[in-house]
Amino acid sequence: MRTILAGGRILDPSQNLDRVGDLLIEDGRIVGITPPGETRQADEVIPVDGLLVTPGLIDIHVHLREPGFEYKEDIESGTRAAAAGGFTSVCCMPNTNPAIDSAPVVHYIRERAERCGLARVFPIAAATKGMEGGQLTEMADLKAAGAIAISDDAFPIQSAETMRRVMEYCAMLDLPLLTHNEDKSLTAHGAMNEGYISTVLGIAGMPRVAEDIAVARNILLCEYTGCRLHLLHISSARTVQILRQAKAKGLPVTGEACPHHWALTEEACLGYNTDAKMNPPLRTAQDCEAIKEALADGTIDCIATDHAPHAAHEKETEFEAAPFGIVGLETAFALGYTHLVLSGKLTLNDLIARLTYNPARILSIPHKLGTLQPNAPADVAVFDLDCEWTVDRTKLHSKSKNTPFHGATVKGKPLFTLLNGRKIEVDSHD
Ligand SMILES: NC(=O)N[C@@H](CC(=O)O)C(=O)O
Ligand SMILES: [Zn+2]
Repeated sequence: MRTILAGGRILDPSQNLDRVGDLLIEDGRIVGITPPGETRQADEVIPVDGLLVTPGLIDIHVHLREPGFEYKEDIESGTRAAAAGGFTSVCCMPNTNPAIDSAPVVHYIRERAERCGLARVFPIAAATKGMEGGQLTEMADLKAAGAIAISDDAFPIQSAETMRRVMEYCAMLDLPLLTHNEDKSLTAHGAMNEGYISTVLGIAGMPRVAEDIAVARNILLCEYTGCRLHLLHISSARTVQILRQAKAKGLPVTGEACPHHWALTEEACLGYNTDAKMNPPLRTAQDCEAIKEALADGTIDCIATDHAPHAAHEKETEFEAAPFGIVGLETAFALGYTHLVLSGKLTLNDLIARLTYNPARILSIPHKLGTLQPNAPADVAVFDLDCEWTVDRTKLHSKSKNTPFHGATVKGKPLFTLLNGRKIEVDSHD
C-alpha cells in the first residue's frame, strides 16, 4: 500500500527540513520525500498543496480520565480530540480511578487505545500507590507493562524523603520523572494566582513562590540522585530562571509550557470565570513573557497541553468549588502559531520541534516517533496555516467543553492526521 501526500510544505525539525515536495508512505512507514509530481505510482494520492505537513504532534501531558471518570472524557473521545488537534501521540496521566499504579491498568489503557485507533497512547504511571504520597509503586513492573514515565502530577509529592526515593528508583530504571511543582503548604485553599486580581475577587491565592520552591527542591534532589526530571506546566518567571541555571549546570532537567500559560493572564479569572481556573494558575503578563522567552531560547523544551476535561456541571459552580483544569488538545497548535510564531517570538520550525521531536526525546518515546525520517512510522499532521477560525466550545470533540478560549479568533488549523499511514479524519471545528 503506497500513499503520497502530494505537494505540501514538508517541515521536519529533526532533519532541519523545510521544503515543498511529495511525502511517500509505504505500508505505514515513511519512505522519503521527492520533488512535487515526480512519483506517480500510488494506491492513494492525498493532495496537500498550500498546506503544512509535519510529524504528528506529541503531547506528553494529557488527562484521558479513563478508567473511572468517563463522564469527563474517555480514551476514544480524548484521542479523537487529539487527532482533531494534530496529535498522533499522547501520554496520559495516572489520576484515574483506579489510578495508573498497577500493570493491569497500564495494559487496559494501551489495549483500549489500540482498539480506538485514533492516536497512540503512552500511559504515565503513578509514583506512589493511589497517588497518596506514601508507598511507592512497583515501577519496574509498570515499565515492563508499557508505562513511559512516572508522575503523581495532580497530587504533588510533598515529602522530600519520598521524592528522593522515587527519584532513586526512576534513576535506576531510567524512567523520566514528571513533577507538578507545588508546595501545598503555600497554596492551601488557594484557587488562583496570588496578586491584585485575587484580592479584588476576594479569592485565596496561590503564590508563584509555591511553584518556585518545589522546582528548586526537585532540581536539588535531581542533582543528588541523577534522576531524569521533567518539570510539568511551568507558569512562573522565577521557575524559568531556576531551570535555566540547572541546565547551565548540565543537570538532566527539562521543562514544558502549556498554551494557556503564555496566552492568558490571571485577568481571565475576572467575573469568576471557572474556565480560567487551572493548576498551576494563570499568572501575570511578565510570567507569560518569561515563558515565551524560554520557549524561544530552548530553556523550556516542549509544549504540552495539560488537557484536563471536566464536566459542565462541575465547572458551573462557585469559583473556589470548581475543579482545576481546562481542555487543550484542539486549540494548542493554533495558540502556538498565533501567539508564538505570528508574533515573531518563535520560528515555525521551533514551534514544531517543541511539539514533535523534543517531547519524543524527553520521554524516549519508542518507535522513532516525532520525525519524518525514512523508515519511521508514518505519523503525520497536516495544517492550514492561512485558516483563521473562531474557537467554538460546542464544536470540540472532547466530551468536556471547559475552555477559556471560546470565542477567540486564532490562525492555523489542524486538518487531519495520518497514524501509521492511515488517514484519521474527524469533523472540522467549523
Ligand atoms: N492541571 C489541572 O488544573 N488539573 C489537572 C490536575 C493537576 O495537574 O492538578 C486535572 O487532572 O484536572
Ligand atoms: Zn499538574
